Amino acid sequence: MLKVQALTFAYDKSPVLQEVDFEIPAGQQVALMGESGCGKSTLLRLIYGELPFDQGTVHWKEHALRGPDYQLLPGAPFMKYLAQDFDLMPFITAEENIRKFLPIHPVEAANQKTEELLELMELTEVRNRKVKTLSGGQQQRVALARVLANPPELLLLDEPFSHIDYFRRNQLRRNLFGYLKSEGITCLYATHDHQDVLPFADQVIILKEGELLDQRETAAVYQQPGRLYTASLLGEANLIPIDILKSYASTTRRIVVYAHELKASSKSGLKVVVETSYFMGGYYSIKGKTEQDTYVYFQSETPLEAGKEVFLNASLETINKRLPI
Ligand SMILES: Nc1ncnc2c1ncn2[C@@H]1O[C@H](COP(=O)(O)OP(=O)(O)OP(=O)(O)O)[C@@H](O)[C@H]1O
Repeated sequence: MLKVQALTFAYDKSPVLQEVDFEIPAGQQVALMGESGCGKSTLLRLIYGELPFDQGTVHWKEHALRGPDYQLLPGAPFMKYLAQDFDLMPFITAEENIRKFLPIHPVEAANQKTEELLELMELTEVRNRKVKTLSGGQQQRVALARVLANPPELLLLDEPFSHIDYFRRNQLRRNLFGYLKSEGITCLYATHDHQDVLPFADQVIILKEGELLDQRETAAVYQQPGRLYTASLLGEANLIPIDILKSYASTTRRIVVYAHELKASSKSGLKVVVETSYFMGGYYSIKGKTEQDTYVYFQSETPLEAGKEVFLNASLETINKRLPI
């Protein structure tokens, strides 16, 4: 288990992380989400031992993980960290970069492991190219293969697919997270992309301005996000007054409703005037303006004309499962 307790850190005077506490059971994949600058990379670097922490403790199983004041080099034999820069060896090939990190194996086993990792990260076509000639996305795939060459118990990844094109991303996500699960590797990964999270993360940790707001199973965080901030990290979300969606409700409180949960009709509900229809492939994302001059996003199978008045509703099931805010 990874156990982080009361972790507090500042680069200068103002704190970047404050009293962060969480635990990750061994073998789980946990996504770390939050707006840009909330402290995700800093948290990963602290756990890895790159930064000295002012307060708190970090343990992996029975090992206390400490900062640079206590050890010459960051990290530990059981952990790996892949930062946003990949730190590859540019003048040797993709394959050699991976091979250099394999544990000592008989040649046959080393060859087999190299093939497995090249295939996993879809690198067979570029295996003989020097890394300096590879694109950013290809280099990121080499870096991912390299951290798996000598499998760690604990893997820290900072935006692992940020340079990888959408064409490959889905398959690579399935490959990577499937591999981590099958090998029992515990992984904490920072990401902005909910598609890295919803199908693969056992749990989600939400950070805001250096504070841990939430840590629960992924489906629970998605279904009961509790805050617009959390919901907006996981999808297109709105905050809608309950008494407008459910006319007999006597409350001024609001609930989170995802864009796909709103249905447009021509009768009752939340009145909006359509501003823009965005083509999204399988549907249109519609931006509408309420009578209070706030914006609401919902989906439609067809584009809606700007200026058209529609009424939005959510199902009772959706309304009842959300906690009012
Ligand atoms: N070396 C540094 N010195 C001073 N401040 C820093 C340093 N690195 C990061 N910060 C600040 O610390 C805060 C947290 O940064 P961090 O990189 O951890 O955020 P993040 O959540 O990973 O952001 P992003 O999603 O954009 O990568 C930010 O305000 C950032 O400007």
